Amino acid sequence: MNGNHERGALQPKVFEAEIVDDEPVSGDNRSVLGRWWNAPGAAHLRAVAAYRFRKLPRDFLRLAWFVLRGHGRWMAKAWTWATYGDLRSDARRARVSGDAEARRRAQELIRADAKARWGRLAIVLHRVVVVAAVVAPVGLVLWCVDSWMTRADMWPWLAQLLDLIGTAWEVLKTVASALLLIGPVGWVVAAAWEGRDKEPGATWLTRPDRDDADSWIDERMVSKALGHLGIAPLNAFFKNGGELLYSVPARRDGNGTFVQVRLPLGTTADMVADRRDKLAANLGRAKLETWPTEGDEAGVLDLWVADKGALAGGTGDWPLQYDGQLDVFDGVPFGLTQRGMVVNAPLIEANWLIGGRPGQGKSAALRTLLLGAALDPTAELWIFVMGESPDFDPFGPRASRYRMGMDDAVAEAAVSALEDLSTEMERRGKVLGEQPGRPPKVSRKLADKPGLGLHPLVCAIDECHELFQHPKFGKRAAELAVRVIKRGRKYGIVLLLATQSPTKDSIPREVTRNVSCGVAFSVADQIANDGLLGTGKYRAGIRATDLRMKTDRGTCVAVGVTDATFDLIRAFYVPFEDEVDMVTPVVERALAILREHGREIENSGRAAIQATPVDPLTDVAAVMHGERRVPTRVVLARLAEHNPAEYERWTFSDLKAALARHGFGPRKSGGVQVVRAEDVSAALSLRDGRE
Ligand SMILES: Nc1ncnc2c1ncn2[C@@H]1O[C@H](COP(=O)(O)OP(=O)(O)OP(=O)(O)O)[C@@H](O)[C@H]1O
Repeated sequence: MNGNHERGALQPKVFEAEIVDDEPVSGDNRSVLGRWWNAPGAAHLRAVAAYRFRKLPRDFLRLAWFVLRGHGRWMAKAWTWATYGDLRSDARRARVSGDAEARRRAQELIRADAKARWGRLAIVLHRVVVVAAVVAPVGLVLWCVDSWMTRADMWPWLAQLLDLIGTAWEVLKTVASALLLIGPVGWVVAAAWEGRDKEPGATWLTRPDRDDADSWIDERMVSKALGHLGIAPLNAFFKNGGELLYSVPARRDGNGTFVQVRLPLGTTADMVADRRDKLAANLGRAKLETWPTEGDEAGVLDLWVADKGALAGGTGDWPLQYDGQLDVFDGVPFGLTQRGMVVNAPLIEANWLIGGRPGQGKSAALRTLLLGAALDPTAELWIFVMGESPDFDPFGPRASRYRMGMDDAVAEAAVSALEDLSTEMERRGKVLGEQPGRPPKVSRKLADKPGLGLHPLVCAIDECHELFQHPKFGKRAAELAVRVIKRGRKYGIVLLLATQSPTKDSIPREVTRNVSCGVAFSVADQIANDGLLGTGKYRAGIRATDLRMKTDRGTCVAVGVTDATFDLIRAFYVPFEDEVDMVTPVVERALAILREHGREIENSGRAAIQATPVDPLTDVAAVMHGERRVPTRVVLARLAEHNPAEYERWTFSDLKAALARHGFGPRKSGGVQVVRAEDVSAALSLRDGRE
């Protein structure tokens, strides 16, 4: 049935084509006309022409109204110009607001403007008089000569000059008569242009470069859309003839339009954000294309509206997919903002928490960040996947530590990695302190010095909630992660966390509070939203709850990644699925770059032990602070402060054993155990002598 039906529908077309083909190709007018008449676009053209014809009287009236209104506007402008209307209104406003200084300035400006205007007029008049005074007598003499003498009797040059003047006069007359004909037409066109509708729909004529000419956003549209949200104070404001104040008028911002509005009394930005659906519908946009958020104050609305369909396209390839290496200090290309700009995501001095519902692109985003890090030959990678997932397998050869799985051994390895990061932080702190000028943080220059071990260290934990909720290791992991996040920043140590479950039970509060970059793919509720992006973000309209599962896969709301309050980012995707693996080639390239630079894969665990082995004797000497006798209790406290990772858990017996290795021990003095400075220095000189 269906097949027959489809065939039937096609028949007329086939028939037409046959007839046309059978016509002799002889330039027969009727056949050409017929062909044109039946051409696919012609029907549409005919319909448009007929429609415009029907609308002709209305269009004519409208045009007449434009001309009339144009004159009105000109008159208003002329009046404003002549009476300094704009400056006077400034002065009036200043008087109303009691700003005496502004009022004085405006009045001075009026006076200065008036003076300048009369001055200009005087100059023009003066020039006219001077020109007339020169030209008029010469003209009069020439006219008299031309009237009394024949050209043949004149000097030839005078006759030529008079001919020339005659020709110029004729040309002037012709041009003037043409202008008299064209002038009024031009005048009417200009008046119609001036009086044109400045509402959207007509103004597209002035902005032909815009793709979305039929749907662009301006203040009037925004006001209209806001006036139809059903917010009582806003409605009352508009009903009383109020006009919204646009602190930033509609302006092009990336692939969309941005406006900033001061809302009237009784209305806050979050009231508007709560009605985002309606606002989007009123503006003729999809919800995801409409972003009302709180500005600097609760009563200031920042509204960004994407061009129609601008967010639908893909991001294209990851910029480093096929070529190039990277400096993590410059950031990693992560995605495209709603404004269509590439986001260079910060890694150094940053920590990331990436979350969202399953299958929305968390692991892919984490992979992109790690791929970027891998392409920096100085960066060291540690990767822990707290679940059975091959998502990060390709990184195996490039990562110094890579563990994946559900079992306790992986959790234990992750905790011990966090312990090591904590120790490494202390070591790096010490190394930094020993550098000339005691730099406050690791710089590219310091990271490049091979002996120091201050290179970037990026540790990623996927499905981190599994670790933080682990019955045995969870508490310690949380403690350590918070420490690394708070203090690793300065030392080039970066923690990247990804999770499906960003609640307060699964991710420690201190982690969510302290990470600098929060990324939320589609999330289910306000709790998850604020868990990833920060408290109060949902209320402020920054909502990943509006991202749709599947449809908006790969799109996330990010806070802290750029300087903007938030960004809607379409993350780059480096495919890693059943049959396509574009991650491995990048990792292989990263390994080749390492070889090219003659570097090995860094391992800070080893470096820590090799670079600066802990030396208790030197440390004890350091904490004596030049005193002759220091109680062991004080020595232990100072040691713990000096290097907490090493000495925090030391007891009296640890200290005693360490000193015994150098042939001395604590002594009793005044009833307490003390360490004597002379014993320490004797042991040091003995050891140094032996060395
Ligand atoms: N940026 C992106 N652009 C396009 N598609 C993407 C993007 N990120 C992920 N995807 C698609 O989504 C799928 C799931 O991605 P991914 O494994 O990163 O999700 P996830 O959030 O980590 O899931 P899970 O929580 O189950 O680990 C990918 O296989 C890919 O097809």
